[in-house]
Parts: sequence; C-alpha cells; structure tokens
Amino acid sequence: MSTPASPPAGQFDQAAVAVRARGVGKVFRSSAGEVSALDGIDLTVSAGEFVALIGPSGCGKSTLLRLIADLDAPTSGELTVFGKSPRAAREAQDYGIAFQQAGLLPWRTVRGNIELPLELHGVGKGGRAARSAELLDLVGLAEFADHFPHQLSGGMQQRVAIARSLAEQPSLLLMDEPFGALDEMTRERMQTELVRICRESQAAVVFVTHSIPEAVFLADRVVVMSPRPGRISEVVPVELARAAERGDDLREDATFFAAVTRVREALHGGSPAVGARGVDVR
Ligand SMILES: Nc1ncnc2c1ncn2[C@@H]1O[C@H](COP(=O)(O)OP(=O)(O)OP(=O)(O)O)[C@@H](O)[C@H]1O
Repeated sequence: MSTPASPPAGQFDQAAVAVRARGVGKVFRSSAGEVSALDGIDLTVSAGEFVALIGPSGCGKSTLLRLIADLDAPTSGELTVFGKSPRAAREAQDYGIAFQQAGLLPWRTVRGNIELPLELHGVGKGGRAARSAELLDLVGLAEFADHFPHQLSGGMQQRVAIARSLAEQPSLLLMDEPFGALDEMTRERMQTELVRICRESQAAVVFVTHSIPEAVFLADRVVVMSPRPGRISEVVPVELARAAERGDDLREDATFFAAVTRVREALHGGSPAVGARGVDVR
C-alpha cells in the first residue's frame, strides 16, 4: 500500500513547505539519444522534515537533488523551494549542499574552507571566525582548523564539507550520499551527529542514500523510487521519535526493524528475496 508523498498533517509546519515538486520530469538529450531520468515526480517536503531518497542505481535520485539545487532544470512539471524557483532559492542561500565528494579547496585550510561561503557573501572577519569555531566544534575538528584537506582522512574531509554546508544556517540541506565513502563506525557517528544537527538547526533535509538502515535511521519519511524513468513507488513513514524520547538505542528498536523491512519490501516489489541493484540492505 502506498502512502501519499506528503507528511502526515500536523506533524510539520504545513505553512512552510521546503520543496514542492508537481509532475516533475527530466529527459536528457544527447547525440546518442534520449534518456528519461525522471517522470511525474510529486513530492512535498515540509520545513524541518527529513526525507531520504532511495532506489536502484540510475533511478534518478541524484538528478532530482540536482534539480532542487538548480544545478539542472526539469523538462516538465513544477518545482519550488520555499515557494520560489530553485534559482531564486539558490540566490537567497536557502540551502546548503553536501555531496559524496567533499569538494574542498586544497589550498585552503579546514577553517578557510568552512568560512568560504561566508566570505563570498560578505560576512566580516569576526563573524566568520565565530561561526567557523562553532562548526569546527560541532563536527569535532577544532584541533584540525589549520590543517589542509590532504592532511585529513576521507571521513574528516566529509565532516569539513558538512560544516561548510551548514555555515549559512540554511533552512534546507541537500545531501547526496555524503557518508558513502566513510567506514561503518564513522558513518554511524556522523548519522547520529546529523540527526542532532538537524534537530538543533530545524533544517529540512533531502538525503540520497543507497543504504536502507541509513535512510530509516535518519528520515521522517523514506521515498522509494523505481528504475528508469525514475518514479516514486512508495513513501514509507518512519516513527522513531517515540523510541528516541524513551532514550532507547534506535538501531536496536523494533520500530527501526519494522521500517527497514517495509522499505526493503517496497524496493523489491514485495519480494524480500530479490535484490535491487545498487541498494545496500545491511
Ligand atoms: N548529464 C546527463 N546526461 C545524460 N544522462 C544522464 C545525465 N545525468 C544522469 N543521466 C542519466 O539519468 C539517469 C539517472 O541518473 P542519476 O545519477 O540521477 O541516478 P541515481 O539514482 O542517482 O544513480 P546512482 O544510485 O547510481 O547514483 C541515469 O540513467 C543516468 O545515466
């Protein structure tokens, strides 16, 4: 049974919609022909809501994120970010971006990388220093402020990229497999950190992942996509909030396992035995 691609009424601030997609489609055209990457995507992400996108390799997850981030344009349908066009939202610095490749500037220190967006937008030296110190603490890299990216591990570089994406206190974070290259221990720590950061910053998040447990641990709703052309096949709500209030270990909670099973079944069309290409079920 599929769930509507909008959050349950009353759960989030309905007045403020972070992302609204109506019939969004994307066709890539080249000399080799056409590729229909997305078709008829209807999705509403409320302010403060965490939505994970999961689906087989090539189903259009990154494309959808890139459309929201104004890195590409839809070929059909309507897409708004906080009620504006993606371009206007980008200009208003409504969102921060963190992708799998940390994308740090090698000639800048960790602090310099984190401060870059603030510098570009004219924040003074004192303001930049205060914010970067706060973010360095948040991602546990205060001791590495004066190091250069090549002196850090992959996980540390990714933490710098996340700190940079948060520099301007965006209302929306767009994340494409930001923890994909991390070892399992660092990854779990970063997931826990991200949940805390989102709670504190009240930012909405659209998060692309290949990992079902990661999607379930992080998200309020998991959007399951089907192969090309990418469509939303099911939206699985996750209700770990009550377990969190009890202070339980969410990864050991029955609600967690139930949601993992639902997402797995949605991906495999009700047949848990069949694997979906490119999805990590661990
Ligand atoms: N610039 C492009 N030109 C042509 N085709 C493209 C382009 N970008 C993406 N595609 C195609 O669109 C489809 C969706 O790609 P996309 O990267 O969004 O998938 P994905 O779900 O993020 O995949 P993965 O999980 O493997 O990262 C793929 O078939 C891909 O080949």
